[in-house]
Amino acid sequence: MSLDELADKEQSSSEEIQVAQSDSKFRSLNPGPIPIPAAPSIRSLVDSVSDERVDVMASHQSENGSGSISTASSTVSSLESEKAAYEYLAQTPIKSTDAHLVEFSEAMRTVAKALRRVAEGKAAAQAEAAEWKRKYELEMAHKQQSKIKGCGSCVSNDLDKLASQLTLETSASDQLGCCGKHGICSHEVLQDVVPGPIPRPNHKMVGRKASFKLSWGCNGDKNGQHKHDFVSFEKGDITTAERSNKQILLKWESPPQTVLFITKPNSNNVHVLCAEMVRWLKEHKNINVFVEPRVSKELLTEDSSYNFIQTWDNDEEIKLLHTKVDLIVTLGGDGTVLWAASLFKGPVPPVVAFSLGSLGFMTPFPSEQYRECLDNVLNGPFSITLRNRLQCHVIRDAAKDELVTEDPILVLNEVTIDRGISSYLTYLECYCDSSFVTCVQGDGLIISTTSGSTAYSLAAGGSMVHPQVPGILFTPICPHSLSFRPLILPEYVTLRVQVPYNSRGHAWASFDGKDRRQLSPGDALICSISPWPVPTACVMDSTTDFLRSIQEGLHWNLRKSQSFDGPRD
Ligand SMILES: NC(=O)c1ccc[n+]([C@@H]2O[C@H](COP(=O)([O-])OP(=O)(O)OC[C@H]3O[C@@H](n4cnc5c(N)ncnc54)[C@H](O)[C@@H]3O)[C@@H](O)[C@H]2O)c1
Ligand SMILES: Nc1ncnc2c1ncn2[C@@H]1O[C@H](COP(=O)(O)OP(=O)(O)OP(=O)(O)O)[C@@H](O)[C@H]1O
Repeated sequence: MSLDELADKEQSSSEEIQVAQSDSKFRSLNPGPIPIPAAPSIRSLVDSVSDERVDVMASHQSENGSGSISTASSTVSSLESEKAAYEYLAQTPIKSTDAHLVEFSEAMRTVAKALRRVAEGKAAAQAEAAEWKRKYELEMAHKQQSKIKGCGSCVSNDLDKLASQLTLETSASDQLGCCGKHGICSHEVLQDVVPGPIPRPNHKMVGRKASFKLSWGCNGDKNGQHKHDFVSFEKGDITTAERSNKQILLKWESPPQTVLFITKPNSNNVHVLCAEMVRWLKEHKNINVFVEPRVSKELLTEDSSYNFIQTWDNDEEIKLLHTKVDLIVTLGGDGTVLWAASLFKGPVPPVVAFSLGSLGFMTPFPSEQYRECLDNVLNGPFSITLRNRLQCHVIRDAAKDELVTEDPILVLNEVTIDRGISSYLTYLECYCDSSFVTCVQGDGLIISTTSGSTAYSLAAGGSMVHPQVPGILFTPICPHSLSFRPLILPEYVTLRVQVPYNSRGHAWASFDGKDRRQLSPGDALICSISPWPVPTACVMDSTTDFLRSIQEGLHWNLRKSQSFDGPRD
């Protein structure tokens, strides 16, 4: 129908005008194939036809000087136009076009689902491979320990048993009657009684590594009765028993004899204090001292009487440090604690962190009172915070057949995947175990331990979490989305972050702010909680130290108190 014909009809009948206008409206809405997002529903077409009819009626009647539009006539016209619209739709090809679009979008959805399932399958396989590799490494570490102890016969092939032995293991007496005769539950973690002489660098004497026990105190009472916190299931009811406060106490069973110093470089204060502490430990406590090769050189150049200090020459010797060192003393800031932890790819001896930095979130010990602090720690018992680490595997797409190809990197704070120098958004696909989590589009993503929750993750809007809460933080960096809130996931999950093939650029992973590695499209990063936590000594206890750090270090919720005078209830 042409517009001229429409104009003629408009003169003859208002009803016909409505239909004609509807007709022209439909044509203008649907001039050809319908664009996908704009395909109008039948209801909306009908509504718009009715609206148009009222407009046309109004203009038509006012032209004729007849005044207002009657409600009755508009209702009738509306019904008629609706009928006309349905008739029109029955004749037009819109339906079939819609059907094709629906069919097409469903096919696309099926393809997307299949692709996601493949990716999830791949994630699951890689997570499983990482888990097996972890178990294999545990076995190797155990074998190595057994060799050192001259106890080759105690190697077990049962991987599950081995894994539980190498994590915190309840001693046999605990299993029999949890709290033992005296009502104190001791969980033995390390029995490093070395029967023979240990091969040492520099042929210096190092005593046998001290053994210790851990116990879980109750409400600050260091000798408090340990309460089970297992979930129980009795007569069909599930209940969690009263729990202890989980504060862990370390009690030496034999005196610690060897201390390793890790110090911040290029700081005169640190250097002077280190020299003083090393001498005090040797002369007053008869402690063997290990220092880094750099520090050893510095001390020996200054004064040859430091010839009792020991150090290492190569990475192989670093790998054996945990078998010789009872305690680690760090002098510096949080970065020095991170550095110390990074030297240990397996078990980590307890860390006593002295504060010589600006913030000192993980360095609660005041360096001015080092004698008193070290006395307390060497005598024990003392509270520790068991800080979980994340083990991260970089999986190269180029080596995808080998699944896990590089050694794991252990982080105490976080692994960050960001856009590096690229000016494009990072595009990262994230999976938790084998479930798809989300795509990150923004500056990047932080996967953090709870210890790291007060570091970069905090700056990116993540929550502060007590370091002994068992969880993994999933914090986006400047996400380009209004609804991307940070998550905290349970500690037992395995996360996988993949740079998809259609990513515009590379991504970069960094580990505790160091060791940046490029991730190309197809590469992935797999993270899970490592079985090797970092035990850090507390000044008071884990919670008191944490609260003090957020209050004094970060000035958390600092506000002047409101004065007493003023309006009251
Ligand atoms: N925007 C940011 O806040 C940002 C950016 C990059 C890196 N970082 C953090 O720096 C860490 C590396 O530390 P560094 O000392 O080698 O580098 P650095 O010298 O750049 O110091 C970073 C700051 O973070 C603090 N910090 C480190 N770990 C912390 C923790 N667990 N809780 C509270 N504060 C902590 C340090 O005390 C220091 O003040 C990274 O692991 C990362 O968490 C933060
Ligand atoms: N023993 C070490 N060897 C090499 N580098 C180290 C060592 N200890 C610390 N670092 C590095 O030195 C840098 C600064 O250390 P740290 O954070 O302890 O001091 P800081 O910056 O003065 O403290 P804060 O961050 O609290 O102000 C960190 O990047 C850390 O990785």
